[in-house]
Amino acid sequence: MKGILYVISGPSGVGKTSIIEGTLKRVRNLVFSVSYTTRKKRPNEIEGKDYFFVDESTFKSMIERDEFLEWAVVHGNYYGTPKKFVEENLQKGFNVLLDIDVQGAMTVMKKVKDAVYIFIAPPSFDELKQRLIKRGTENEIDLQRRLEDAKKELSYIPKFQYIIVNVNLNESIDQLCSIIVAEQLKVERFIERLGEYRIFEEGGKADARCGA
Ligand SMILES: Nc1ncnc2c1ncn2[C@@H]1O[C@H](COP(=O)(O)OP(=O)(O)OP(=O)(O)O)[C@@H](O)[C@H]1O
Ligand SMILES: Nc1nc2c(ncn2[C@@H]2O[C@H](COP(=O)(O)O)[C@@H](O)[C@H]2O)c(=O)[nH]1
Repeated sequence: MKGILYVISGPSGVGKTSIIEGTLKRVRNLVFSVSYTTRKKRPNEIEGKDYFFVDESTFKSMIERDEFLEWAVVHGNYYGTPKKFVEENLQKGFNVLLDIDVQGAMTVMKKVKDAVYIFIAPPSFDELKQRLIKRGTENEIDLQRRLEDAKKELSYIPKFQYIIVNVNLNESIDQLCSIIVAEQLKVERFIERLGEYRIFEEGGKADARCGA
């Protein structure tokens, strides 16, 4: 059985991490792919949970060894998705969630045709700015850079299949859970798993459970 790849993108500070954390608590059979980055670790971040923090030469060696499903320079740092983790988990039948920028999403779109692409948008540019200021993780220069990048990132919305406007966090979590479950219930995906659906066998019963 093959799992589904869910790709979440959106500007910095829109609430992707918050929505993903809430969703992971509610949806079973769903795993989050922890990225590699050269960005400096924030005080509250945990190695291996938030990111694998590496230096630039380590990251570049990983690029040369083709260890990334995708990688990009985002807001001045390298970020990449570990190919082995994603492939192994999909193969085992787990659904995998990526939190990556729009450049990375475009790369994955070329490689993984049946992935699900979801854009998280802010209610307004001012609200995005306030969330970043309130989070307090960036200095003034980095904050301005992220806000500038946000304008370009929003122009990618038409390339995505779903959009969640993150006004209320709980509602956004509900919406992401709904998308995840709806995708699992698509007949075209179910047909791929028909071998596991044993209702027609003597004494057999349906095993077409979805993740939520
Ligand atoms: N719906 C919401 N309303 C108000 N604040 C929110 C909402 N969703 C998230 N936040 C807050 O906004 C800030 C940014 O959220 P978060 O860190 O999840 O964003 P992000 O998209 O993952 O950012 P980045 O791309 O930089 O990792 C956090 O302080 C979070 O608590
Ligand atoms: N292309 C990729 N982008 C990634 C990856 N992991 C995270 N990101 C994106 O980076 C920005 C900034 O994140 P922050 O933690 O420094 O605030 C954010 O938009 C993420 O979506 C990745 O593996 N590839």
